[in-house]
Amino acid sequence: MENIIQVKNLAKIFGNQTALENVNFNVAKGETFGFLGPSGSGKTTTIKILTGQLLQTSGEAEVFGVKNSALNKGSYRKRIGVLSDNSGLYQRLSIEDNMKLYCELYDVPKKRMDEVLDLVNLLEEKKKIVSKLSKGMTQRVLLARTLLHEPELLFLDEPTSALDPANSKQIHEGLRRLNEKGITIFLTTHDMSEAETLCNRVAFLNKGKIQLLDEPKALRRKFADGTLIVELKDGRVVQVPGGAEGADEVYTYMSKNEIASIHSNEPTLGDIFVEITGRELV
Ligand SMILES: Nc1ncnc2c1ncn2[C@@H]1O[C@H](COP(=O)(O)OP(=O)(O)OP(=O)(O)O)[C@@H](O)[C@H]1O
Repeated sequence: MENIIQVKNLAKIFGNQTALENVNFNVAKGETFGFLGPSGSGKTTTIKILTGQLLQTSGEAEVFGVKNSALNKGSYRKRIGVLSDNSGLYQRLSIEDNMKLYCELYDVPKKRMDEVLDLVNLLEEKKKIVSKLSKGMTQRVLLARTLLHEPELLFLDEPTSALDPANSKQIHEGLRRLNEKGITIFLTTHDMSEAETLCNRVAFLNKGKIQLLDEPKALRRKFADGTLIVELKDGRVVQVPGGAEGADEVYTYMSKNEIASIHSNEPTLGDIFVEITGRELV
């Protein structure tokens, strides 16, 4: 699988503050890669380095096989979209008029506007004035703007951090559709359920270092305690040991046709993060 991002021994030091230390990872083409960590762990610094806005102190970062220091050339910039929290939308204009302005700025045909508004479910709302939009809608306009020039690689810095669950869900649906179209997504978040629903792989970042990197499912299995959760038809939930020890108990429930569901007792990504780092993801 072709790697779109390759990072080797990356470090960033601001004055006497180490923001990133010995960071290593690759992101494959078409992957949604989650970079998870609490505030101050180095997520935004990583995005800035990978998009050529900031240079590392040491180590290597390549995007599309090109060193990050060379990414400012127009041909590479066009292949990248970055969604961060600096809005840049004209508050008194409609969604449509904002998008038209950006079409001109990016030299993109105006018909592309309707395609991206449709992708984020805003086509019907395009006459609305930006200052009257909810936070979730504004975030979707920003995502649409990021997509105008058809980037192959998207960097999303906490795309749903200020949103309620319903609005987050709409953004998630939009991101899934983008990923189905083959767009590679690098996503930072401190929302573990977001990572779990969207990401093929996640890296846990703590104090500038990657502590774990794997598929969410593999991490949950790895950290499972080996017990089983049996949900019974009468609503009771019992935890039984795995292996031969629990087999008799499970057999008893089964023979009486009492079992509604049975699954391994796996921790959430949030539980694993706390176990590994000793801190919550806030
Ligand atoms: N320009 C800068 N000058 C000095 N220190 C900085 C600078 N930018 C970031 N830092 C420091 O580097 C560390 C990592 O910051 P960064 O913004 O990458 O974290 P983050 O994980 O994105 O946090 P958040 O979730 O709050 O956005 C922090 O300790 C921060 O104070």
